[in-house]
Parts: sequence; C-alpha cells; structure tokens
Amino acid sequence: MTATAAASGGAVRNLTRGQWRLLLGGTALGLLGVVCTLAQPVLLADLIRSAGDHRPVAGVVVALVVLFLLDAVLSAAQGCLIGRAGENIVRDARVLLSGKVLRADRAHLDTQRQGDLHTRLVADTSLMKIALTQSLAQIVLNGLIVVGAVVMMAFTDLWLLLIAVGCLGIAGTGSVWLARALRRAALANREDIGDFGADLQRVLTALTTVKAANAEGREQRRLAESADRARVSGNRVTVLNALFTPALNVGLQASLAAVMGVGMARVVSGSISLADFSAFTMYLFYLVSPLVLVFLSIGTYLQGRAAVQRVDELDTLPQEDEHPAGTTDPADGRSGALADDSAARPAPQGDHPAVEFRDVSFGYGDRPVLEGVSFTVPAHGLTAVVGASGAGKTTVFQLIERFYRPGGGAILLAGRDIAHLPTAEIRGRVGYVQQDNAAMRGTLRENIVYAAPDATEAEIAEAVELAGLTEVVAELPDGLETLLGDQGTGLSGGQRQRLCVARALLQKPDVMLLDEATAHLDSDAEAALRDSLRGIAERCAVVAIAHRISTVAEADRIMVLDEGRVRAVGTHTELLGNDALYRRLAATQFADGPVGERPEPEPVPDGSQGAVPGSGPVPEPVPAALPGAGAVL
Ligand SMILES: Nc1ncnc2c1ncn2[C@@H]1O[C@H](COP(=O)(O)OP(=O)(O)OP(=O)(O)O)[C@@H](O)[C@H]1O
Repeated sequence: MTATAAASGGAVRNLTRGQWRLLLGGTALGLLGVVCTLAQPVLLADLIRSAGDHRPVAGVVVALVVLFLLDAVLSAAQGCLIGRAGENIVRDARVLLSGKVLRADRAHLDTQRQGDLHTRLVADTSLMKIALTQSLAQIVLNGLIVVGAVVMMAFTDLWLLLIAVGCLGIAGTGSVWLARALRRAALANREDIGDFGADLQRVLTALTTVKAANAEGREQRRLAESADRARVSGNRVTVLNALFTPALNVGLQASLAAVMGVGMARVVSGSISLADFSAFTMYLFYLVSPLVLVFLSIGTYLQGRAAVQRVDELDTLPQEDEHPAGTTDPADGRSGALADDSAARPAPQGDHPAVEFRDVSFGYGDRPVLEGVSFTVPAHGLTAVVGASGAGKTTVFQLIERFYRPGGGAILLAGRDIAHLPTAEIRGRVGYVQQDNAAMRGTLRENIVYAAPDATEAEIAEAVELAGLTEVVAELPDGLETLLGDQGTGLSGGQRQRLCVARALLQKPDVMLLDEATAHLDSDAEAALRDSLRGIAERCAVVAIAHRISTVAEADRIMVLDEGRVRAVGTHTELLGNDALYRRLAATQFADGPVGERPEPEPVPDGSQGAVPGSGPVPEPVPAALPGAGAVL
C-alpha cells in the first residue's frame, strides 16, 4: 500500500469530520474548564489581598470551591464527549475498512498480508482513536491553559514571565526534535507489529501443517524474531517518549528556581506585591502540568498519526467495481434463494451459450497463464475441464467469477460481456464450489444458506439431499444446527466438500463451476453426487474440473487445457482417439482410479494426432500410464 493516503488526509479525516458535533461540544466544555482553571489564581490573589486587608474571605473561598468543582465536572463531561467521538470514529473506520477489504480487487488483495490487514483494522484503529480525540483534545485544552496562564502572567509581571519562558523555550526546542524522532520510530513500530500479526496469521491458518511437520519450534522462533523486532522498535518509542518529560522538567525546574529567586528579590524591593507574586507562582505551577501534558499528548498524537497513516493506506485498496451494498441492480436478482429471485433475473436473449470465452488472455502480474483461450459452454449439460496441474483450469473459473479481469479478449455469460455486468449479478448467476474447502465457523445451516440466506426449509432439504448430505446431517447431534469450527472443522474433508456443493446448489445458478469437487469423496459418495450432477446439468450448465475419469467419461463435452491454451474439445471417446495428451491423462487416471470406475479402455491408434478445434501442435503420443504425468482427470 502506498503512503499517499497520509498526505491526502483520506478516510480518517472525513470520519473525524463526521463527529464534529461531539468534538465541538467536548471542546466547548473543555474551554469553559480552561476559564475555570485560569480564574482560580485570580481568586487566590484576591483571597490573599482580602486576608492582608482584614476583609471577609468567606465569599472568595466559596467562589474558589465552586470553581474547583465546576472545573472537575466540565473536565469529566469533556472527557465523555470526546471519548464517545473517538469510539464512533473507530467504529466507522472499522466498518468502512472491513467493507474495503471485503470488496477489494483480488489482484491487489493477493499482495497484502492478512495479518497486517488484521492489525491495521484492529490495533491501528484503536491507536488512531487516542491520537484523534484524547491526544488532540489534551493538546488543544492544555495548550489553551498554557497560553492563558502565560497571558495572565504577562499582566502580573513581564520580567518574571520572560525569565520563565526563556528557560522553558530551551527545553521546548529539545522536545520538538524528540517529537520528530518519535513519529518516525512510532511508524516503524506499527509496521513491525503488523509484521508480527502477519506471521501469526500465517501459522494459525496452517496450524495442521505446522503440527504435522513438527514445525512448532521453528515457527515459534520465527514469531519470536518478529516479536523481537517489534520489541526493539517499541523500545525506541519508549525511550524517546521517556526523554520527553525529563527534557521538559529540566526547563520547568530551572524556570521555577529562577522565578523564585528573582521574584522574592522583587517582592523585597517592592516591585511586585506578595499577592501578585503568589498568583504568578500559582500560574507557573498551573503551567507545569498542562505543559507536560501538551508535550506527552504530542508524543501520543504522533504515534497515533502513524496508525492513522496505516489506516488511510488501507482505505486506498483498489476495489472491485460493483453496485453499492443494499441496492439491487435491475438486471440482478440475487439477494436470496433462486426460488425467490429467478423471476427478477432477465432471461438470456436468444439462444446464447451459458459461458463463452473469446480469445481470452490473462496473467498473474507479468506471468502469462492463459493465451488466446476460446470456448463455449452450452446452457445445459456437463462440461469437463481437464489438463495437467498448472494448466490454468482454476484460473478459467476465477475469470468467470471475475475475481480477476482478463488482459485481453472477452468473457460472456448468457451472451453478455461480464466486463459490463455488476459483480453481484455475475456471482449470483455462477455457483462456485472451489478447490479448497470453503466452510466457515458457524452452524451447518449458516454455511449451507450462505449464498442464499432466504432459502426455504424445503429448498435447504432439497440441496442437502442432492449433495448427499442427508445422512450426515441426520447423524450429527444437532443436525443442521451443529456448530462447525474454523474452516469447517467438525466435518470430514468429503463432508465439507458436499456442504460446499449444497451451498452452490441452493443458489440455483445458471452456471455451476465445480473445481475438483469430488476430490475428497469416496466412490459411493462420488457416484451419488454424479447422479445429482446429471440432474442439475439438465437445469443449468455444469462445468467441472474433473478429478476422476468417471466424471469425465460421463461429460457431454470435455475441454483439454494445456499450458494456458485450449488444446482439444470433444467427448471422451473422441479425445481418446485423437488427442495424445488426453490419452496420457486418461491412462494415468486409469492406473490410479478405483477399478469399478474405469470405463473400458478405448483402442488407441498408434501415432494418431488430435484434429481438434483450436488445438495447437500435438506432441508425439506417449505410452499409457506414463509415470508422473500429473493427470487430474
Ligand atoms: N494467485 C496467483 N498468483 C500468481 N500465480 C498464480 C495464482 N494462482 C495460480 N497461479 C499460477 O497460474 C498457473 C495456473 O494455475 P491454476 O490454478 O489455474 O492451474 P490448475 O490447472 O487449476 O492447476 P491444478 O490442477 O493444480 O489446480 C499456475 O502456474 C499457478 O502457479
């Protein structure tokens, strides 16, 4: 993320402006408190004069007590209002930024570390509150007390004031230098804390891998190094912070000593009355605490500014373009279960394919992954996508979902270029069962209805049945209300996969993308799901990155991807006959697949080459069951 946000003021400034009423109210109360504070030495001098002149002092004493009490009440009220404004700003910042993260452009989000995002959203927003409200209020109000005290002191005795200010000025210059260093140190410390958060997140999300690899010790050392970097930069902040007060105190003590010495001499010489000198001394004492607070608050403020900078940077995350949350695009009916919104969804004009790629190219960063990919997926039926690992199969799916935008060419859904469709419509029309399990903490029901929160009980039951989850749900102690842990712990890998299938089914999409959705299923479960898919494929287009030959053999058409290009398209029988890569993939799968699932091997004519639409040069045929061919059928 860039640092430009800090320069532009960005989100945090706008959020702060939104709390102007509370901030203004708090500041107004604080100002009244300042007046009360500054009036106290005046009354004190009056008290001394009255006592010296043997006049009654009761009225002055009562007035002083009232001022003290009022001062305390105003200070408390001011703290409450400013504190509330601070909490509101933090809440608004967290809501705004979590929305930004959730709607961030995937290509940019991929470059961010999750733990750092977490630190910015949680810890930096808290620190920012202190800077924007408490510290700023302290600086303003105590600054006013300092200015007011200096003015009153100037009226009382200019010479004494010059002496005091001279001593304080020297101390103040050193403090300004310290403040600059503190700001730099604080920013470095926030970054180090962000790094620690990122490292922690990394191990927490892969805890099973860490344990299985016996890597707890290694990871703890890595975390310790990260924590140590944060400690070192934190120490630097502490040292600079700690130097503030003594640097200032030296100046204060020097000025007190000088004022006392010179002041007493001036009282003795009659240049100043004892009452005025007492008032001057009280102002000087009153000056000490606010002055220290001003400088301490500047320190805290500067640390908070570092957090504000990081929060503002998060606000600049590029976003997926989409319609604002809560609005419904006229062309978009996806707000709940399909049963409710299918009527609102515009019917495709004409007889368009469900999905069409036209000369699509794409790369992650500078690295090309897909080149000149063209294919169509009919509105119904099962299309299988096969190819070696890394061929670009998942990338094709991610482009259909518009997680990324193609570098060239066009992708059409029901004849409409997705470049011009609202993101919500695309994702409403496309159901996606991703390669990695996508279950979340929450109940089984919450997980299943995640893409269709308004689904009816009957629709849920149907989706559960179609995904082969009915028995699983029946055996769970709390059925659909069973609570799952992070990443769906509590279910087996295959059960989680079926849960994801149920979720996508409930969405009743026009296109269903299955990325190796049967990878974790046993033969029976896979056969049951295949039956379901056959039914689903009559209603919508099913595109499956196929893991098993059984799925592929049943597909209405198969697309073979090879190094980012469509190499061949055809049925299982056609491809066995004319595509060497497909034969190789199939042969490897035959060797690995469960016996009962293997279709009869087709005779493979020696040296036959793929006369396939859009195919590139086909390599020489390879022997069947080539070891390490990386088949993913
Ligand atoms: N987010 C990403 N950033 C950078 N490169 C990526 C990213 N995702 C995938 N790739 C790269 O793009 C290429 C295609 O990946 P993709 O996941 O589409 O392949 P695949 O055919 O689905 O493979 P598999 O069958 O192993 O899942 C791979 O070389 C991969 O390393």
